[in-house]
Amino acid sequence: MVISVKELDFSYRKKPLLFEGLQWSLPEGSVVGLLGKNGAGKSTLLHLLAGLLFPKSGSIYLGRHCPKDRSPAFLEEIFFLADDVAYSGNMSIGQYEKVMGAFYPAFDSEQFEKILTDFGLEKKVKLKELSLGERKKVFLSFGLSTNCRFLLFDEPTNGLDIPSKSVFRKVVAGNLKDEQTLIISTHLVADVEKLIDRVAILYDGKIQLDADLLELSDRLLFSSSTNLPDDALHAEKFGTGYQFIRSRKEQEAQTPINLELLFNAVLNRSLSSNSIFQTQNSEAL
Ligand SMILES: Nc1ncnc2c1ncn2[C@@H]1O[C@H](COP(=O)(O)OP(=O)(O)OP(=O)(O)O)[C@@H](O)[C@H]1O
Repeated sequence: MVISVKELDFSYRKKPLLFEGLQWSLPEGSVVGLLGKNGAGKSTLLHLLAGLLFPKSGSIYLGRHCPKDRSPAFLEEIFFLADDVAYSGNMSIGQYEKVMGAFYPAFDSEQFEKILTDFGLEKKVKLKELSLGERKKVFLSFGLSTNCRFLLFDEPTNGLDIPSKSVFRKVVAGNLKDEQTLIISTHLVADVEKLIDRVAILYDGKIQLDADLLELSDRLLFSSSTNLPDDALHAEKFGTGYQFIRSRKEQEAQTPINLELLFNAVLNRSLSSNSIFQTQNSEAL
């Protein structure tokens, strides 16, 4: 596993524990949607992975790096896109690239120019003269062009208009290499669902569900009906009927994953990694 978090405890000063015994591991090359309610701790977890906050106890590894050491070798391999992209300096996009690109050995200037063009931006413009959404596009383009092994994007679509969100999906999908691992934290499920191959749901201080989407569609069936099925693992009123999740039988066709329903099921404690995959393990025994 390229990212491994074990028994992580964390709290802000004079506050109760936000994470308690949090476990999480990710295979190399994952594109993960990190979902959670407001205040669940998504940003905090990304800051811990980036080494910008330190665990109270437990361990975090990204590859062979312990983020809190902030070693130069680690900093060359990680790019963190913060939710807040305020900028008060006087640099143009091109000047910013010259100064900051030097910190990333695999930075690709042509790639940067191409992604900026996809977003309709030019290098000569000053960063402080851009709107919040435009600045987000610049830092997103820069982040993708660093070609870092680890990319952490905190709410990357915040502030983007509807057409830009589809450019966002296109440029992210078109610029990732197989060995790069990307974590996108969001509470806007629709913005990432076509992009991710894995989902992690953070709730109540822990990653309650972490799964590959292919494995999930293998295990679970998402559907709707007028009556509530007896074997539903989770169901919600939907129009005059219900939408629900139940275990998928082997002979049944797979259905698209309804991430919003899955999210609600996890928050409702109807589903978790344990409940979905333990059954599989006990069947295999
Ligand atoms: N610097 C800080 N000092 C103290 N408490 C903080 C600090 N930053 C965040 N918190 C608290 O920690 C909790 C988690 O915050 P965090 O920003 O990580 O959540 P989030 O899941 O990213 O939320 P959102 O979806 O609203 O961005 C919240 O209760 C927040 O008030």
